[in-house]
Amino acid sequence: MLENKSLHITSEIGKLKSVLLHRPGKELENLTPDLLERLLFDDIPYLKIAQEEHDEFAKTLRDNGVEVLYLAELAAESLYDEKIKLNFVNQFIDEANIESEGLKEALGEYLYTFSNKEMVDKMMAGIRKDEVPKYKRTSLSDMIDDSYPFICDPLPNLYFTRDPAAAIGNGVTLNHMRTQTRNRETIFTKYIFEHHPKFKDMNIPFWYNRNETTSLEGGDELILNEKTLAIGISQRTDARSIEKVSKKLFNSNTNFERVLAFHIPKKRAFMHLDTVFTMVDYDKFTVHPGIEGPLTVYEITKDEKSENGLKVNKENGTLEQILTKYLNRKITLIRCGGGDPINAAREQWNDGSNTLAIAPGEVVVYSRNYITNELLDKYGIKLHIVPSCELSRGRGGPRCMSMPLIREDI
Ligand SMILES: NC(=[NH2+])NCCC[C@H](N)C(=O)O
Repeated sequence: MLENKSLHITSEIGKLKSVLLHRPGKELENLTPDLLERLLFDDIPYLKIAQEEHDEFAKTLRDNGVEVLYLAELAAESLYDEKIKLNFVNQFIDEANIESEGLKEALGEYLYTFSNKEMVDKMMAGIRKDEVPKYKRTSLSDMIDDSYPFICDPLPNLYFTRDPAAAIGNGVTLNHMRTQTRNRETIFTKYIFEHHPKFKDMNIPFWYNRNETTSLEGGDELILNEKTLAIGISQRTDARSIEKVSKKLFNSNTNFERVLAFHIPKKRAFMHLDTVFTMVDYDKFTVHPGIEGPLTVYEITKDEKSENGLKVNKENGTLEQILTKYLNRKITLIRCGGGDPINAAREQWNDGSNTLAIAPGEVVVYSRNYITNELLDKYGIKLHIVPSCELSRGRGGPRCMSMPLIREDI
């Protein structure tokens, strides 16, 4: 499906044709209570069930005509050339936070003993000190660090493929993530979009790059229509990054002419814009009641006369007023948990307002958010319900677990 085409995303809801997923792997089994907070997890999922749930998610997509591509496979297939592979391995090691040169070398040698796919899986899973044969504790710091089991930490958030990169129009934002643990994920995405045979001849424009210094995460990037993008100024995304993306987009061959920057609270329950609202139909959104406002939204448009090429217009209003104005139609907000304070808080925590639209009015949702799901059904939204006992422990839902590559225009 991707063959001979370009990336194409001009909405949140157009019929989904092709998507990038990551099947959770050993990285989840390398989580321990001590690591959870730093690695942005709240609990340790049971891998076997998490994989079964994820397979069900992928099957739901395939059964509905979506091409499913997997991150680890694409990453391995991107290393067909020795030079590309060497650069990739070096970059991975450079960013793994290893001080000692000897250790870096030992790790490099160890990685080269595997096939490309096994090597990528290892990099994702995390590598323990005791599995690297030439690892010797000679420096003071290595001796002192001894109780820490890993040379490179696991990357448990990889199954949230939405965040490290996001397709917008025919390009991608290759993101600079807020935290080191997630920034390491973007190395895989970089090599895929730059080198994988499916992508390398597409000349994909990068609207953002991982070597930027301010952060931007895909969960904050919502494509309201072919002209309008919403981006959260959030716990994960800086206002400065939004200016940079806006400038790139306004000077591109896409139709984007407006970015709405939503200022949302910097707290974990609101971590990204897509944890508090997602689009389910032309005129319907599911929302966390806490985001209904009044809100402050900054409308960014192109202005050749201004110093940085942008004009910013500050707006106050409720979410409904703002969406009605910019989408130019009457909007219905469907409240997570029906708006009941307890049900809303619980279901939103389990990503009840994080739906993945596979067509207008048709979404993938987690089974556990049954109150929100009943409500969506009442509003005429077609639901594809996927199991969610283990996947939800990573604090991300169907939208977070998918990076759409091609959607039909609406
Ligand atoms: N687009 C999203 N809402 N992604 C959710 C990511 C969850 C992940 N544990 C993190 O904290 O980064």
